[in-house]
Amino acid sequence: MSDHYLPGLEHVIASETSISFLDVEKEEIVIRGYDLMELAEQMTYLDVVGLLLEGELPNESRRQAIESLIQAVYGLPPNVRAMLHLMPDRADMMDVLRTSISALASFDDELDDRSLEANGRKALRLLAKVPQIVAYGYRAITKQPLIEPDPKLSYTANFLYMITGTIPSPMEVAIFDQSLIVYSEHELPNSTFAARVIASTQSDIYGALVGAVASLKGTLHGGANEAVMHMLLEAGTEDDLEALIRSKLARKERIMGFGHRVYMRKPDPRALLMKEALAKLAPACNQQELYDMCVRGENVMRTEKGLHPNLDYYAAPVYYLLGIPIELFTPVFLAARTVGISAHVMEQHANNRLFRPRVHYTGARDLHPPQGNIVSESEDEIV
Ligand SMILES: CC(=O)SCCNC(=O)CCNC(=O)[C@H](O)C(C)(C)COP(=O)(O)OP(=O)(O)OC[C@H]1O[C@@H](n2cnc3c(N)ncnc32)[C@H](O)[C@@H]1OP(=O)(O)O
Ligand SMILES: O=C([O-])CC(=O)C(=O)O
Repeated sequence: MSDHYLPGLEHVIASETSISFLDVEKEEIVIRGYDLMELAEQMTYLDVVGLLLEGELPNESRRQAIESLIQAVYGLPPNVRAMLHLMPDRADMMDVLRTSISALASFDDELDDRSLEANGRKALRLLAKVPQIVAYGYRAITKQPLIEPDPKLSYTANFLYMITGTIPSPMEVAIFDQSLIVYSEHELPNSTFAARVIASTQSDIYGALVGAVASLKGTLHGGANEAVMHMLLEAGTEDDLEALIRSKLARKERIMGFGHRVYMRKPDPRALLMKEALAKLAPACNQQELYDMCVRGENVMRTEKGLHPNLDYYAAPVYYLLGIPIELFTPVFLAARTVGISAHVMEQHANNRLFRPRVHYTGARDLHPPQGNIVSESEDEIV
């Protein structure tokens, strides 16, 4: 047994996969052989769904078939809808998501079928229902009417429409679609690892996704996009953001949206793409100041800490300008990542070995319980 302990499993190869790989040297995120940035610039989210779940980019008719399969299973069981209305209005939306996905499992007739085909069908059902939980959950706890999907709208347009209640413009749909692509899959982050660990016991895809939701909620992972937006709003102006970042750094606080376990000293290519999206969206929304503020923050962090923004830093202001409530930034990330996590669960189930690592034990040894405290079995009294 190797006694080599790496805290946080840094650099440890924990899995084999043909789904994706972060090639940090070449600054490329490889998704089943394709560069994620090229996919984001040239394809749609549903193309990437096909690629991740079926192993190859779908042609036009397959892409349409995937969209129809998803549309056919839109809708939440009435009990799950009712449950959303029972959540307290202070509920964190990631907790709402975790609870609702868990509840959905019991309504799936194929829950215990772990074949590739059944898992693929369940993944499509989750892709239909998770965005609805995100949108309905928020509307239920904020006492707003739920918005049913519009069959005339695309998958991506519908997702945004169910959240905001406004039919998005083509530019908004294109930017939101790009954000879903860049969030769709990213090798083995904490949440995907959690899902694979759960799946490796032969547990089901819903349970694995529930575990991933719990992981993604944390601010060191998906929760960072919401924290970024709170920081930008707290600052309000370029100068105040610079002052806020400097004061946080002086107090040795972490600045959300910067740094990354794998990239750390290199740029996250996805952040660059979202920065371009923000550059288009901000002037169109009369919010150039928001873009300038983000760029100033980026520059301060590069100079002061040598750290680059990660995806969450630029996705946050993009979602804000798309009219998405801040409480939904991390749930939207999870909805986009549902496909990547599903692909990993399918791969784990198809070629499984139970995850069960060992520890580097730092506790005491050779202690013994004190004599004279032993319960006598026959007399049931202390002897
Ligand atoms: C889509 C995503 O989920 S991307 C990640 C989103 N999360 C965030 O944006 C949260 C902010 N970032 C961080 O906390 C970290 O960079 C993480 C959690 C992402 C990666 O952490 P790790 O790989 O464990 O690196 P670690 O925490 O050891 O940091 C290394 C050094 O960089 C510093 N550092 C890392 N990130 C930051 C940051 N955001 N702000 C300030 N300092 C930072 C640490 O203080 C540490 O400095 P030290 O060596 O002087 O103590
Ligand atoms: O890869 C990671 O550790 C976190 C991340 O950027 C993601 O999940 O998109």
